[in-house]
Amino acid sequence: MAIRELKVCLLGDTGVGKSSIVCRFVQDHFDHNISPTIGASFMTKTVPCGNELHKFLIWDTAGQERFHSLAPMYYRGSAAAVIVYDITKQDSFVTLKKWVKELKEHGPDNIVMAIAGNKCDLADIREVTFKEAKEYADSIGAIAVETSAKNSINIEEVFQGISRKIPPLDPYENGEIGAMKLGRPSLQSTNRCC
Ligand SMILES: Nc1nc2c(ncn2[C@@H]2O[C@H](COP(=O)(O)OP(=O)(O)OP(=O)(O)O)[C@@H](O)[C@H]2O)c(=O)[nH]1
Repeated sequence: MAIRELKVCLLGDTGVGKSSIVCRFVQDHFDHNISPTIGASFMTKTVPCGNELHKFLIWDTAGQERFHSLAPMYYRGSAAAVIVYDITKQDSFVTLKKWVKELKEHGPDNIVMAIAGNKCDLADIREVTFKEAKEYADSIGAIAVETSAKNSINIEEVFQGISRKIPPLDPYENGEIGAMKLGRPSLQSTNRCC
């Protein structure tokens, strides 16, 4: 089974739950007292996707404004970005739109974008409706999911959604049809990983 390494970055306001989402996805753990990220942190997780294994190389960026200038290092070469907002904070949705704009202007072509409305366990104090987020996501061709890192809701689904949007490797390029590769004119690989 072919293993593909897919660089994924998480972007969004401070406190929206980026590290908590990564922690839940990779370690199935939630920490109420998690500290704000300094710079960025890195984790990996490998999941099956059809005939492939997707090894996510996950860069969790710091949301504090003073770290904003570091972000290009992490979204550069990324196959996907998970842009997170807090459903109880309209401001964090405004910040999300700024990240999308920056990715469109300076991010990799064809980067897969997933919009995660985190803290959906706090729906009784929500400020952003799912309808608003979904309409925005549709307008930019992104996946839209509401998540709760705390209650483990839709965390796997964010990454499964990304996996589904990553085009499969060219079977000629990854050796699955090696015998036919010999007589085949060269094709560009569709692999968009880092
Ligand atoms: N209720 C609830 N709280 C959450 C959830 N996810 C994270 N939190 C809390 O929100 C706070 C911030 O979480 P972090 O994961 O550190 O947020 P972050 O986006 O990584 O923040 P920065 O590192 O500063 O960018 C912490 O107190 C978490 O416990 C969630 O799904 N529900």
